[in-house]
Amino acid sequence: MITLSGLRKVYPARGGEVVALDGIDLHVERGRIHGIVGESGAGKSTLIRCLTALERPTSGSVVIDGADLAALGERALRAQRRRIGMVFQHVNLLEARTAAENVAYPLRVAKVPRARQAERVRELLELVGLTHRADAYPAQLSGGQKQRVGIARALAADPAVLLCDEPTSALDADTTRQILGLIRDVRDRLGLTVLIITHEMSVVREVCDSVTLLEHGRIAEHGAVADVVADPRSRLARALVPLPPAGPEAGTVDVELSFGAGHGTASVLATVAGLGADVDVSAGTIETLAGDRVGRLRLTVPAARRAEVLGTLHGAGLHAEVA
Ligand SMILES: Nc1ncnc2c1ncn2[C@@H]1O[C@H](COP(=O)(O)OP(=O)(O)OP(=O)(O)O)[C@@H](O)[C@H]1O
Repeated sequence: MITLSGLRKVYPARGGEVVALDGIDLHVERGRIHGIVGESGAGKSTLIRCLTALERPTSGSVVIDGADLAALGERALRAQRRRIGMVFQHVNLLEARTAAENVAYPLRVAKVPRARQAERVRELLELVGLTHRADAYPAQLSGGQKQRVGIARALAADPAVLLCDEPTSALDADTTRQILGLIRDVRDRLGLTVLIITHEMSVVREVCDSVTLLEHGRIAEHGAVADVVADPRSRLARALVPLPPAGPEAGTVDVELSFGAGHGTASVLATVAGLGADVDVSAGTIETLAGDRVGRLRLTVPAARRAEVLGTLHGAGLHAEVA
């Protein structure tokens, strides 16, 4: 479980200061996968550094797995860091060591007895599907396999939390899907809490239960993925479930309709069909995100029926507004 309260980080800068994080409140439940998205400079790296205690917050608190990082002494902090596994974009494996030796490395540092090390490395390589490559050197592994070694290494000390910093940015689409599948799988098996920093909406769509949009060090949007998509004002929704661009035809208005968990697709479509033959669906996207069916539709509505159509859609509990 991760809880950030009033997290603020200010860096001194020439001629003033840079507020990198400006009062972040965030709670990620145990066993959830949470995505943090935001443009370059939004504060994502600073957030990761505060979560790993590489950076001390200017104010506010970071609580990971029940421990307030600011309240820990050096020794306790080192122990707590082991409760946090890190997965990076560039895996940084020891080139002269095999996959198995790379996974064993944090266990050696933690002075785990040799026999237990070997057993644990076997378990971890099996978990990430790399038993057959245990003796391969990094140069002999594909990008996806290297990332699997990176994930196994991050899990070696049995962490409660996995922080992933752009874990798939260096990978192609197929390998990305496999690595995200693996992250979901280890979350399911080990009950980990996972935070993924990413600039890829596909990562959020594929694997996240909830998402935060950071902007200038603040939370601009936040929520369960299905709820964010169902919010017609959400910019994240437009990025997550995009509709093709269009302009309204003369005498009509475009009404955008979004729905999330709790609305069956068939009942939404039945409501739309009930609006009458002069209301057309000009674009639509329906997907399953975080296990919920979510969707957005663009309707072409005669301008004269605008208020009545919006009234009917709202009456059916749907989010709808003129685009
Ligand atoms: N050590 C530092 N000293 C001064 N300013 C910093 C420092 N680290 C980050 N900043 C500033 O804090 C703000 C947030 O930076 P941060 O690196 O956290 O953003 P980011 O979202 O990770 O960006 P990117 O995706 O490009 O890595 C930026 O304005 C950056 O210039």
